[in-house]
Amino acid sequence: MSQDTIYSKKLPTVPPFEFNENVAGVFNDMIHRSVPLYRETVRRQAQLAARFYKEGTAVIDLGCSNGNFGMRLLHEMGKRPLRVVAVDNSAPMLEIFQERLDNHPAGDRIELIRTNIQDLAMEPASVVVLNLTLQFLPVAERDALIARAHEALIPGGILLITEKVIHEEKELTDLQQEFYYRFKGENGYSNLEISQKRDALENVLIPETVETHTARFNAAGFTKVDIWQKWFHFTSFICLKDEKET
Ligand SMILES: Nc1ncnc2c1ncn2[C@@H]1O[C@H](C[S@+](CC[C@H]([NH3+])C(=O)[O-])CC(=O)[O-])[C@@H](O)[C@H]1O
Ligand SMILES: O=C(O)C(=O)Cc1ccccc1
Repeated sequence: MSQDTIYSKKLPTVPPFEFNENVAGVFNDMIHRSVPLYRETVRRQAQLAARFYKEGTAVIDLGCSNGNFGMRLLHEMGKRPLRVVAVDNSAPMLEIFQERLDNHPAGDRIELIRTNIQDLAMEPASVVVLNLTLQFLPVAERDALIARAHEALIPGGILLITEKVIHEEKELTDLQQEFYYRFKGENGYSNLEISQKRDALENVLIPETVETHTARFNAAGFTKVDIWQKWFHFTSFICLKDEKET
């Protein structure tokens, strides 16, 4: 996979960030250098998915990109039966995912669907994954999506969600940002790359606070919610649908 140099030269104007062919071509390099604990996040989510998966239901991966979670889940499940529905609206991302599946002996266990996740009719699921994707949806559409994920889950099922969050206290958001940009610098991004990417993501990636997310999970019906991993901005939640619910 090629190196992410998308923002390395000074651009006359920085266009809004999109998941186009250029981004898809360097996605693994970009995500590993831009998201702290990314490998750990995906690996642990795949283990959680394997732990909670029930035969006869689906794992639904919303915003699957090039398939890192799906490929890891195939590995975790081994010979156990599995059905995954993986959804993204970026054709170049799904092309790369499909190629990976075509080269895997159990690749037909994952069905790729190209659509907006807001338009997906969700089948009964024991696991819904929403990794670094809710943050790209218009804020007004987020409640409905989480409510539909809750509806699709069987009792005892889980929603796994990772988001870039901000803090209610500006001072602590500033600290998150300072250490995040330090992390990017340590991973070889220049100050120009960091600042042009920040401009590209303005009004595209809209982070919310832990409190806002938690209130939304509760409103959707999730009463059991935990943060199982947090690194400054980057927060991974597990939301458990109560066994007693229908
Ligand atoms: N409305 C939408 N409908 C469908 N897809 C969308 C939409 N909005 C954005 N996407 C898709 O959501 C993905 C977000 S990346 C997820 C990483 C992955 N989960 C991972 O764990 O590797 C996050 C990141 O790169 O920071 C992209 O592939 C978009 O095309
Ligand atoms: O928030 C940022 O500054 C990022 O770079 C996160 C990110 C990572 C990969 C694709 C889009 C955004």
